[in-house]
Order: sequence, then structure tokens, then C-alpha cells
Amino acid sequence: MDNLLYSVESIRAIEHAAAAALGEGVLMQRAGQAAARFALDLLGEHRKLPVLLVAGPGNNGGDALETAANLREAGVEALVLYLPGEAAPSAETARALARAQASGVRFIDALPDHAQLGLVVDGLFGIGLARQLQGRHAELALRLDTFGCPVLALDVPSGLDADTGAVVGVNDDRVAVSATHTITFIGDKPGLHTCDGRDHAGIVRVDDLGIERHHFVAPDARLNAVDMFASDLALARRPQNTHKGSFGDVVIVGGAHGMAGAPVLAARAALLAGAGRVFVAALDPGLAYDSVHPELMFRDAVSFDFSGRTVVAGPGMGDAPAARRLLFKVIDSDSPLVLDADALNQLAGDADLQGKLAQRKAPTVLTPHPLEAARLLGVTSAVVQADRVEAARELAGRFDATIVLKGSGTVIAENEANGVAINTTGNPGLATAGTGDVLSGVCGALLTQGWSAGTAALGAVWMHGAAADALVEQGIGPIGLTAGELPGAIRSILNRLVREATVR
Ligand SMILES: NC(=O)C1=CN([C@@H]2O[C@H](COP(=O)(O)OP(=O)(O)OC[C@H]3O[C@@H](n4cnc5c(N)ncnc54)[C@H](OP(=O)(O)O)[C@@H]3O)[C@@H](O)[C@H]2O)[C@@H](O)CC1
Ligand SMILES: Nc1ncnc2c1ncn2[C@@H]1O[C@H](COP(=O)(O)OP(=O)(O)O)[C@@H](O)[C@H]1O
Ligand SMILES: [K+]
Repeated sequence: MDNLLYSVESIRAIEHAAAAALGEGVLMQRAGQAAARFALDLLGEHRKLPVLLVAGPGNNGGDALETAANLREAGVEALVLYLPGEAAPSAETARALARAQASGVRFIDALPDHAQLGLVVDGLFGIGLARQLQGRHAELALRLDTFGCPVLALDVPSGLDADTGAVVGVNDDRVAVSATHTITFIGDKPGLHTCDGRDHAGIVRVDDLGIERHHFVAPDARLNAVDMFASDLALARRPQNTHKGSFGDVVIVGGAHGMAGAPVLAARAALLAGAGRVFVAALDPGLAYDSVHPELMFRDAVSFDFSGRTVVAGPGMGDAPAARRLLFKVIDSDSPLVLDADALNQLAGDADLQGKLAQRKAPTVLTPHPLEAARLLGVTSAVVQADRVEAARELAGRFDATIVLKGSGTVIAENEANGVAINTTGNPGLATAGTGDVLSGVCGALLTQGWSAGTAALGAVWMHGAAADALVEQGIGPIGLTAGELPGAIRSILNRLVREATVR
């Protein structure tokens, strides 16, 4: 259950059903108890230090008031900055306010200056956030992380859209609270894990408030996890009586003049992720040899026979007419196909290619970064980033393919109901040239070893991110991590996961 994600609309439906069964105010009380428990964990040995809680006008503020009362009753000094709205609070928030007042929490009018605090709790806005934070709310959001202590957001960091992970607003001065931790209620939410979400939410803990499962609706998405591609991991164990032909061929199509690095990176990644044979079908005939991996075979792209081979098209492909002709040929083939980089840019402007793509029956994975996705959708990258989940869904539907929308919290979308996952591995060390080429090569390698488009995308993205995390753990990055260091780390992870998934 822990990797399920719910939209705000779904959370409201669950909340409605549960509240009708439990009675008014029970969920808020439970939220306040769960948050206080987490706050005490975070305080650890610093229980003598005061906790600052900011409470907004809605029920998120009610949660903060409940939390404050619970902390006070646990002997912690609680300072509450309560900012009521113009409208009267809900009945449960009014009760939480009365409870906080009776419990002896200290109400303050402004943030304390130079105070030593044990924890800051953000209960300004949750899923009821309706517009960009402004004025005092914006000022507060910017200051909550300046006390040198952890910041715990209740439900959602205030200012962040729980569905999309974008900071709400249109202009450059939009702001949201930057929390170190978030306790999110009822179910986990997509916006905590993609776009700006990872920066603002920190470590996410989910508390279902004890709501019985039958009140839950179907999840809207999932967090990518090993169990989502475990079926193919288990099948990847290698029998003894095999040969290189048993594990498929990958051919990287790209490498126009002056762009040799991209296909070589993709090819090395495909090799180390287990493809039996890897070719580079290069547009530039001068590209002939990789001294690091002489196992790679270089061929002329135009005369290459793609049949029976998995194709990764795009790395360093350029936009020359010859590249377009090749692309048409591979899209028209029945080879499993990964389209990346320049292949996606060509596709974006070419209705004939798009028509051919729509007719494909073989597994097809598209791996756009936000700008490539924007070109495919005919919008700006800002529009894509404003709702990454929706953009990936839209592309999956439009091209009838598996979509990997890259970036922090990569979104993997398949053209099926509920077929959206958000990846949790990876870090900004990946924000360096060539890492996307590595991802496309890994995806090709998994496809050619018989994985489905969906599991190949989920597995490749998960391992690619986990490899970057492992390298950072070893001090190799995030600053200065290079794409070329990823394939070796991915190989280790793939072998470990296959070992762990294999039941003997
Ligand atoms: N109900 C339940 O059973 C449970 C609910 N739970 C908790 O409740 C939270 C949802 O509560 P909620 O619906 O009251 O919304 P919330 O996020 O507090 O904000 C709405 C208020 O803010 C205002 N407002 C909005 N944007 C604004 C802005 N930019 N700037 C200024 N004002 C703005 C808006 O007023 P408006 O001005 O838009 O009329 C309204 O007053 C949820 O996240 C969870 O924490 C849990 O206890 C579990 C059980
Ligand atoms: N800040 C980040 N956090 C997590 N992953 C990232 C981040 N920045 C980039 N990545 C990942 O790195 C890869 C970059 O791919 P791409 O943009 O195509 O780069 P290139 O074309 O240079 O290879 C993608 O897999 C993307 O998800
Ligand atoms: K909040």
C-alpha cells in the first residue's frame, strides 16, 4: 500500500467517506496526534527547546492547533502563530483552537527573532491552497527554514500544489515552504515527489489516520518501486546453457558528425545492462571504435539491418534528412524501440513520423526531458513542468507508447488506466550531459532481454537513479558525477536485484 498516490480530489472523497463514518473532528484529532508523534521523534533530545507552529485559516491550521495542544500536553513549549482568515473557521478548527488555548500553548503575533527552536511546524495551507502565497503568507513561507532546526510540513508544504508538485503561482516570486520533513495525511500525494516537490517536502511520512481500506478510492498513480518490475527481474536470472544470442541485440542509431559521445554512452550502458551484442549504427562513417569498450560494434547506419534487434534511436542523431529517413525506417520496423533526444525533436515536427509511430505494434518507449516533451505536445516546457503527470499521460495517450518524462521525480506513463508512476531514486548529480543517453541505453538493454515496455521503463529509470544515489554515497557526486560512471553502477544494481528477486 505504501507506494500509492492520490490526487486531491481522491483524498477529498476518502476524507468525506471516512468523516461520515467517524464523525466530525475525529480525523483532525488523529492528524494532530500523528503530527505530534512525528514532531517528538524529530525533536529527539531537544524536547526542552520550544516548537514554533504556524497555523493558517483552514483545516490545515486546525491540524497545527491540534498538534500544538498535543505537544504542550507532552511537556513541550509550543509557540503558535495563528493567522485566521476573514471567514469563520470550520467547526473542527474552532474546537482545535479552543483546545490549544486551554492547553497552555503560547500564542504569538510574529515570528520570534533569534530564537533557538527545536522544530518549526508548517500548518499554513494544505490541500485547500487556492492561489499563490502573497504578503504575510509568502514572507512566512520564506522564513520558516531560517531557524537552523528541522521544518515539519503538515500534509503538504504550504505553497506547493499537492497534485503537480509545482509551487503555485505564475510569476517568478511564487514561494512555498521548504520543509525537511512532511507528514502527509490519508494517502501520499504525487506533488510531494516530482517537480519542486522533492525540494519542498523533504522526507515524506504517510499517516492514513486509521481510515479503513474500504473508504479508499483507486489510486491515481504510484511511486516507482522494485516490486513494480520484479516479475522481469526474476526472469532475468541466466540459465547455464545460453549464449550471446540469448540476450538480444541493441543497436544505437545516432552519432552524426561531431556527436559521437552520445551514442557511445548509450551503447556502453546497453552493454553493461546485459544486452548480448551492442551495435552503434552511426550516421558519421568516421565513428568506428570505442577504446574503453572494444566490444561495441560500429556499423554504417544507412545500410544496417535492424530486423530482430532492439533499436535506441536519437543519441547524437542530429536533424539532417538522412537522420529523418533512418528514423522513418526504424519506426516503421517491428523492432522494440526507444526514442530519445534528436529522434524526439524530429518526431515533434513531423506528422508522417507521428502517423507511423501510432501504427506500431512492437514495444515503444519515448524518453523526453521537459523541453522535448513540450515540443511533442506543442506547448512550452513551463506548461509541461506545471503538471508533469498530466503531460506524461497526455503523451502516452497521444503516441500510444510508454513515456518517460525525465527530471526530478521522473514520471513514467503507460497508456492504460492508472498506469502512471513517479520515480523516487536519483539526485541532481544526474543533471549533467549524457546521463539521458545512458538511460536510453539501459532501457534498450532491458527491452532486448525481453522486458515489456512498461517494466523496462520502470526498471531502467529506477536503477539509473539508484546508481546515481550509490555513487553520491561513495562521494562521487553530486558535484562532478559523470554520465560515464553510471553504467558500472547500474550493472551492480541490476545483478543485485536479479539475485534478490530469484527464488531458488
Ligand atoms: N477535513 C478533514 O476531514 C481533514 C482535513 N485535514 C487537513 O485539512 C487540510 C485541508 O483543509 P482545508 O480544506 O480547510 O484547506 P487548507 O489547506 O487549510 O486551506 C484553505 C484555507 O485557506 C484559504 N486559502 C487558500 N489558499 C490561500 C492563499 N493562497 N492565501 C490565503 N488564503 C488561502 C482558504 O480560504 P479562501 O480565502 O480561499 O476562501 C481557506 O480558508 C488538509 O490539507 C489537512 O491538513 C486533516 O485534518 C485530515 C482531515
Ligand atoms: N535534478 C535531478 N534529479 C534527478 N534526476 C535528474 C535531475 N536532473 C537530471 N536528472 C536525470 O538525468 C537524466 C538527464 O537526461 P537528459 O536531460 O536527456 O540529458 P542528456 O541529454 O544530457 O543525456 C534524466 O534521466 C533525468 O531524469
Ligand atoms: K502545510
